[in-house]
Amino acid sequence: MADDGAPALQLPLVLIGPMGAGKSRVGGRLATSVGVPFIDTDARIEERHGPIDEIFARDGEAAFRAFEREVVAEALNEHAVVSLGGGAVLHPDTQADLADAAVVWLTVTAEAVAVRLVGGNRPLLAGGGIERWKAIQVEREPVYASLADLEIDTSRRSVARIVEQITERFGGTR
Ligand SMILES: Nc1ncnc2c1ncn2[C@@H]1O[C@H](COP(=O)(O)OP(=O)(O)O)[C@@H](O)[C@H]1O
Ligand SMILES: O=C(O)C1=C[C@@H](OP(=O)(O)O)[C@@H](O)[C@H](O)C1
Ligand SMILES: [Mg+2]
Repeated sequence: MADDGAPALQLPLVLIGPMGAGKSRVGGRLATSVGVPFIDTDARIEERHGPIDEIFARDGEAAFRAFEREVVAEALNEHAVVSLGGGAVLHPDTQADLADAAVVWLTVTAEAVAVRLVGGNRPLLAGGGIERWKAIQVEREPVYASLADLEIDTSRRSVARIVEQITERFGGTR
């Protein structure tokens, strides 16, 4: 962390990308490494509304997206590393908010992500597996691309190396 009082990273620094790209894991490691707060928007939604799969089952996806937008809007006003859920960028207001943030798009190939999704609890993939993941990824890719300041393929990169690349690009004073 910078010792002159300035944050060691441009903030908010926001991680976007498909399910399993590593947004939550990399965001946590990055925040710890530079000594700034970390917000995982899915974790915040779960604190308020319970497990994500239960929200989907009980209230439906539209309700989840409304909860998500509320949490994302708050998080983007904080000086923190913020890891979004994969679909958060679909909200037009979030797209507008991200114009002012440092945005890192984590990508991953279908081959590499398959093993990462095993045992996960992602309602959008329930019963659809990797084919469903690919279809969602193809549909959202243009949105991720339009918002990103930096793109990092995580398929064959360690979390430590990804953190290093983000810090190299967005480190320093604001
Ligand atoms: N660079 C990486 N290399 C290998 N495995 C990773 C990497 N980044 C994350 N993972 C693993 O992939 C899984 C999904 O990561 P997660 O951070 O939850 O992704 P996301 O938040 O983008 O859905 C976790 O088990 C995590 O430990
Ligand atoms: O892509 C999506 O629409 C979703 C991604 C998930 O987060 P991760 O991308 O962190 O897995 C979570 O928000 C929810 O299951 C919906
Ligand atoms: Mg996540």
